[in-house]
Amino acid sequence: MSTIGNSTNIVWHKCSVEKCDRDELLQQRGCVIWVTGLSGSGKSTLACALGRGLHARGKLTYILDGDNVRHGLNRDLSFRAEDRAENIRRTGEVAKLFADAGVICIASLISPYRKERDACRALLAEGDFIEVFMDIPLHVCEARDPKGLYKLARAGKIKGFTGVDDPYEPPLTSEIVLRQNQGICDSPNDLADIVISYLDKKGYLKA
Ligand SMILES: Nc1ncnc2c1ncn2[C@@H]1O[C@H](COP(=O)(O)OS(=O)(=O)O)[C@@H](OP(=O)(O)O)[C@H]1O
Ligand SMILES: Nc1ncnc2c1ncn2[C@@H]1O[C@H](COP(=O)(O)OP(=O)(O)O)[C@@H](O)[C@H]1O
Repeated sequence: MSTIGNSTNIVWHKCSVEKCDRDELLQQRGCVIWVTGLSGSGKSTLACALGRGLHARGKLTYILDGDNVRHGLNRDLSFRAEDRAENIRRTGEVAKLFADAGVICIASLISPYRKERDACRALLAEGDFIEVFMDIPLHVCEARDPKGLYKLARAGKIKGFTGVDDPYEPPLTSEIVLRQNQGICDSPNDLADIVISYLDKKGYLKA
């Protein structure tokens, strides 16, 4: 019997069908691709391109997009620091379940804090958490501003906007860093291909 958080007297129940069996069934290795970066850096676009690219190769993926998860599971959370931390924690736990199911789970959320991202990494087996840093400068994200949120933040109409008046801690040791070349960003499909090549090389696209 053990105590986990606020749950007392709980025992882990093991089943004879395990992750390796599901991986075998799906002919892939369940893992988490964690896409982090500023608003407007291209996280959701990359996640979709990656989902499409892997689907076309017969691989099962699922996207946990920050915006979307905040429509349901995380609808009770705001953008203050403790709620962002909880947003990251919950998304990390859900991503872990997807990976355990054998799915290639693509989590795309700003996830501005290094400590919380690293805590999500620690939930997975070595190698199974693949951090992708969208290293796109703030001024580029701000110029894109597809939702007009930077404009509102600069006008003081949104308080605590990441990169404007709220922190973003860039990763120090991401598996993959995607950045502009001479001021030009590769197309979303080209960026997705970089990630797919990584997965292929590391053996995640076969059981
Ligand atoms: N204050 C503030 N700061 C940053 N972003 C804001 C804020 N308020 C709303 N939004 C919109 O919410 C999206 C980010 O949600 P996330 O769950 O990814 O954020 S976090 O990881 O909890 O920091 C983010 O979506 P993306 O642009 O896709 O990143 C914004 O559209
Ligand atoms: N590789 C790319 N090159 C150029 N523009 C891009 C690229 N990826 C995304 N964009 C554009 O940048 C904007 C923000 O992309 P989005 O995926 O919504 O970012 P995020 O999810 O990080 O907020 C959109 O207008 C999108 O079309």
